[in-house]
Parts: sequence; structure tokens; C-alpha cells
Amino acid sequence: MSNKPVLYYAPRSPPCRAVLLTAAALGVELDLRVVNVKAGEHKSEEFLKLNPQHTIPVLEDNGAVVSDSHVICSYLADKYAGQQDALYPKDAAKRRVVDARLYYDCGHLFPRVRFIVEPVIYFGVTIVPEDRIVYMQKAYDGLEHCLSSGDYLAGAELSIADLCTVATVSTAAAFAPIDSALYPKLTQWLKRMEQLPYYKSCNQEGLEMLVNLVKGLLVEH
Ligand SMILES: N[C@@H](CCC(=O)N[C@@H](CS)C(=O)NCC(=O)O)C(=O)O
Repeated sequence: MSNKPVLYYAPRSPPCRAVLLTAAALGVELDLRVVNVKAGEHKSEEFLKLNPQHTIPVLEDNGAVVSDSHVICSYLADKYAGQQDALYPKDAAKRRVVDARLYYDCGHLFPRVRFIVEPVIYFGVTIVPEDRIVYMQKAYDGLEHCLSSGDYLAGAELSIADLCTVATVSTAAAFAPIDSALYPKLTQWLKRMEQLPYYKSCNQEGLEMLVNLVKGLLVEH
């Protein structure tokens, strides 16, 4: 049996991609187990024992069960970062900045993305209402302001907040384009994130799966 942390996930899911990015940044190998949400596997008795909130991703590491991608990324960084302190600083004053960015992703960004894509995938909706696109775009403003203090969301160095946020924002941008005149720093940040050596395998591939799936279900109008 392998001792790798087990990740219950789906390749196209933005929060799952955030964990893949973080594990790659840390050099942690995961034992990947796909959960098919469309088939209802996240509501099986077995999965509900792991996560009663029935969301993916879930990490199981040596008996510890961790849910919510942001918590999983913090956990992985706490446990496996070694000298790479910047990814999730131990200093309380620095950490609160990363935490604030993570909560913005969890509370503002991702809920707006899921409001765009989930009705299409799960409920047979075939259009994305304009107000949802505008509402998504409004949330880019907070990120633009965060980026005034450095190349990354929490300042000068890459943190898990960037890795979680890029999984969300790259998905959002496919439906709610980022206007580079309004959000020049965010546009540059996204390009910077796309240069990470593990970006393609950990984010781009799953992102394309999701975007192709959703766009294929939308009616041209
Ligand atoms: N805040 C959670 C959100 C996770 C989430 O909503 N995942 C979706 C897939 S992208 C899911 O599991 N949906 C099934 C459900 O909510 O029952 C996280 O960051 O992990």
C-alpha cells in the first residue's frame, strides 16, 4: 500500500485543480482517486463518511481527513513545505494576508464561478445570464487591488492563495473575460501563473475539460 496522501477529486473541478497545483509546488505526490459528481458518487455512504458536506476535493493523509480545497492546501503546506515558508508563512502577520486571499477565493470568487457553470452541467440550463457574467467580473476588482503590493496576491512571493485563486480565475475568465484595460495587473498575474512549470498538467488540462463541457452544452444565441 502506498503512503502517499489520497486525493478524492475530479480533474475538471477548480478547487481540485487548486490542490493539484499546491501539491506540485510542494513536490508532494498524491494518490489520485476520481469521484464522479455527475453520477452522484459524492453522496455515497462511503464518501459521506469522509465528508458530510459532500464536496470534492477531500484529502486523506495517514488517517487525517481534510476537506475544502483551501484547508487542504494549508494543511499540505503546513505539513510538507519544509523550507518553502512563503507558500504559507508561519509568521501570523504574514499568514493572515494569505488567509484573507484564500477566503476571498472561497467566499467571493468560486461561488460566482459555480453559479455560472453548475446550472449548465447539472440542471440543463443552456445560457449564462449576463448578470452572472457581470457579477463575476465585479469580483476581479478586489484581485486587481491586491496586486498593487506585489507580483502575487499576498505580496512579493507566490503563495497557496495564488494557486487556489488561479484555478478559479482561469475558469471564470473563460466565461467572464478579464478586461486588460480595467484589470492590467490581474491580466499580467494570470500570464505569470501560466508560466509555472506544473500549470499545464495541474490546471490547464482540467480547465479545458470543464470549459469544453460547459460550452458544448450552451445554446448559441
Ligand atoms: N469550498 C469548497 C468547494 C468545493 C466544491 O463545491 N466542489 C464541487 C465540485 S467543483 C462539489 O463537490 N460539488 C458537489 C456538491 O456540492 O455536492 C472547496 O474549496 O473545496
